[in-house]
Amino acid sequence: MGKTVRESALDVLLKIEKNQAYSHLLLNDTRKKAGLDRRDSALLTEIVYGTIQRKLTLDYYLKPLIKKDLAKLDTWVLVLLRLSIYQMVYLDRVPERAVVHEAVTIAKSLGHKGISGMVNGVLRSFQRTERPSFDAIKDPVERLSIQTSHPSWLLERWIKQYGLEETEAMCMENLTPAPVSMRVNVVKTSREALLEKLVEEGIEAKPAELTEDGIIIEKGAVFETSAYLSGLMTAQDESSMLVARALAPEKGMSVLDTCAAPGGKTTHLAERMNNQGRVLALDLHPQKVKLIKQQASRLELSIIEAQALDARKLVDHTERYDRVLVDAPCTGFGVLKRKPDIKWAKSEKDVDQIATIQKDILQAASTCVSVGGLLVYSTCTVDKDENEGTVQAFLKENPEFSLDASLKDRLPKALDSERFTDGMVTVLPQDHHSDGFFITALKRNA
Ligand SMILES: C[S@@+](CC[C@H](N)C(=O)[O-])C[C@H]1O[C@@H](n2cnc3c(N)ncnc32)[C@H](O)[C@@H]1O
Repeated sequence: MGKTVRESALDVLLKIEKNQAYSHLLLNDTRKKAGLDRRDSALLTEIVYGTIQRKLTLDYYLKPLIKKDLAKLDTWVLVLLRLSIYQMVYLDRVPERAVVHEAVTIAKSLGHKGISGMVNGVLRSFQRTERPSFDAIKDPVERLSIQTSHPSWLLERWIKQYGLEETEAMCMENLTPAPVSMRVNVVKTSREALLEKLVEEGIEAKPAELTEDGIIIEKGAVFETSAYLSGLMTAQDESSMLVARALAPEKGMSVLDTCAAPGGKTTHLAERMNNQGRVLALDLHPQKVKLIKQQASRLELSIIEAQALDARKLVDHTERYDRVLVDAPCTGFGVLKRKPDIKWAKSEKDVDQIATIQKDILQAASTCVSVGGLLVYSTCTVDKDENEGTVQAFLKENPEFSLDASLKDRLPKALDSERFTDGMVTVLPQDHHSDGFFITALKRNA
């Protein structure tokens, strides 16, 4: 017999806890192996992501119920307790009795009798007793950290960079579900025609507010529709959709996308060029280059050529391009809503390391920009060292580039003017419920 949803959730969470493996890859693998149907797959995803997302809050609830230090518990016992409490607090549709029963059954099959008794006792006490209040935590950073489950070091960085109010709003927003947004393939259809087709296929969808090519899916299995399978759309967050507009590629231009996999922005660029011109898409990892090719083929975008290359080697590349995009590898602190494991996997050291790589990629990519051409640097992080810091360091070394203040005219009016500084813009997750994102446009003048 295959594993139950909760057994599978425990397996995935333990692997993430021990190996810092990526949750979405593990989840895909587990879903397939356990043969879960759509409903159970959704429950598995919810339990896994929810337990990761709320880790510090769950531990705060557990602490008064456990005699020893939480860190001294066997990891599997702690994770089993966390995922059970997560369901009891946040999932209305699962009866608490069933949660306790299943946790005890799992504990029996994995441990000795004493442990299943302890799990039973802790969960039953949790049902009976009032949850501890966050007001009892005096230190405001610690309170925000536990209430919204973000590591304190990250909050301290954000508070320094954005102030307490924005940080609180960002943390609260990170706990809300991420919208399912799709980008219309304008080479093949229009937003209106696609919306009509989706209604015919039983999908509830509406136009996105921020981006003109965007659609928000409200209900339905959109990836199984013939509209999706025939290449009329691509899954993409609305903030990501702003990047192609910032780069403003035109029909017939030559475009270089230096960090391109899985091809979300590459394909958007080709769509905006009406599939006329040339887009060279690079990525460090050959296995990821395949994903770019698959997307280009599904969307029938023939102008995309994909290759594996370390963008830092572009200094040796002789060709020049009208438009160059560096959608850089980053910590991903803007997408915690979708990938909560990032909060626990990354450290301050990672910010410094990744900022060095970003600077090197940006420097090498800049050598490929034609005079008069545009270079866009974007990330899905909100950390100012990776964003403004990287761009300012680049500008200091490269006086032939300047910030392109007309970036603002190319982006939707709905973006708050306060989020712009010259040719740079930051979208925070709380602004439009889309990913936290940073975009800069740089012009090569000589
Ligand atoms: C933010 S993701 C790109 C997302 C992509 N632009 C999209 O919209 O689908 C960053 C990518 O950079 C790639 N990467 C990391 N280091 C690189 C390097 N030195 N040269 C080229 N690509 C690199 C990673 O493999 C990853 O696919």
